[in-house]
Amino acid sequence: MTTQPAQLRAAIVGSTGYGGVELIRLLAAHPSVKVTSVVSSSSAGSLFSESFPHLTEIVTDALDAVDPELIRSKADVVFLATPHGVSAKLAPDFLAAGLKVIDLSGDFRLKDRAQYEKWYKKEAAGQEELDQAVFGMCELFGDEVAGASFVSNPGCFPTATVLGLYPAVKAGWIDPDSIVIDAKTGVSGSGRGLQLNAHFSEVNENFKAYKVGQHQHTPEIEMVLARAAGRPVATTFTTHLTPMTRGIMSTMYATLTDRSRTSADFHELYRQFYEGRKFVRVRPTGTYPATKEVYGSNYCDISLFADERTGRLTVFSVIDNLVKGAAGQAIQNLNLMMGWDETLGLTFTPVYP
Ligand SMILES: NC(=O)C1=CN([C@@H]2O[C@H](COP(=O)(O)OP(=O)(O)OC[C@H]3O[C@@H](n4cnc5c(N)ncnc54)[C@H](OP(=O)(O)O)[C@@H]3O)[C@@H](O)[C@H]2O)C=CC1
Ligand SMILES: CC(=O)N[C@@H](CCC(=O)OP(=O)(O)O)C(=O)O
Repeated sequence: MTTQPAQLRAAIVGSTGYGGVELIRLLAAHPSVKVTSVVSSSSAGSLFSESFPHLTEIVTDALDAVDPELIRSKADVVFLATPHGVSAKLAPDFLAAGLKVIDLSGDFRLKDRAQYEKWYKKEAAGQEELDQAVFGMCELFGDEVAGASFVSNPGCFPTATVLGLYPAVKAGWIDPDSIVIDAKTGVSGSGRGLQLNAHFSEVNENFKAYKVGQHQHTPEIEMVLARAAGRPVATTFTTHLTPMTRGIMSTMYATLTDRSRTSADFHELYRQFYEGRKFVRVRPTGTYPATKEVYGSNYCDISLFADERTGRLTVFSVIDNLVKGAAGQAIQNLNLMMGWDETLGLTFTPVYP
């Protein structure tokens, strides 16, 4: 007789959204976690696989209602894959019920309530929960995540962008005030809900900038870069919608503080900084990553080009928004919270082509 190892029981609120469904896909392959509750605010009682036939015979449960006590009886950890503003209202009840909480929304990332309300145009979460939530940028703040019971998962653009800039800012090799971030995203970043800007004919064969000067990820990026620089940082951050389903590419420009530093110097700086961090791949000098090279995986691929002619650095950073930018990093955070190897259940390769 074989004995089954104890598994952590997980509930997913917002399980019917893109982030929730991606959590289900990834957790199905996690050796130490079992999804025991899929939760919906609008379809409780109906069979999950009726709405998601690709999960037939994989998820056989009916959807649970958003009921912290019910979920407490079925799970040890809850992922909130819920919209901004909703997570802020739900998290306190799940924390009070004694569950570990990992929130995928932006509600607990910024610690300043006024700053959140300015950028998200919603009422901020309570200060007590904001102070409790650890900002889970795994490769940078993994030590703070270890043992935490409440983690705020970073945004998709901040993950690609900050992992691409942090080592250079921290080393003082680029001027933080000169940073320009040109970011591109696939459409799944806007979620499963119907929106005009996500219609096929709006997106297909189109490429457009959006939320210029107003993107809610701007203060999150600047919050982390300020930690690297040791002082406030202001960036130019522009997002573009591209006709792909998944993927983010952040192309970033900054002025070198010493223009004699070469691409090879930067490569070595980054290689050492991310040594032992399996999910950041610093690509060989002279090669530039593509979104398809990380598609469906938890990798963030980075490459660097220092141009002695202009005295500027260009950084390229790509992720899959639904994996490293959302569900994958959330599971990486769970692994760190539990004291497990951060790669547990996440070592699948990118899907190619
Ligand atoms: N898509 C992406 O690439 C990324 C998303 N995120 C963040 O993750 C979160 C989820 O995003 P995503 O999956 O794309 O969004 P979706 O819009 O696809 O899904 C959100 C889900 O939340 C549920 N929901 C809505 N209102 C409530 C409520 N009041 N109570 C409980 N559940 C509710 C809905 O399901 P139901 O009606 O069944 O309850 C819905 O399916 C968001 O905060 C988003 O910003 C973060 C990084 C990347
Ligand atoms: C295409 C698209 O609309 N993308 C979203 C990404 C936001 C997101 O996914 O949510 P988080 O803020 O929780 O990271 C946007 O730009 O607002």
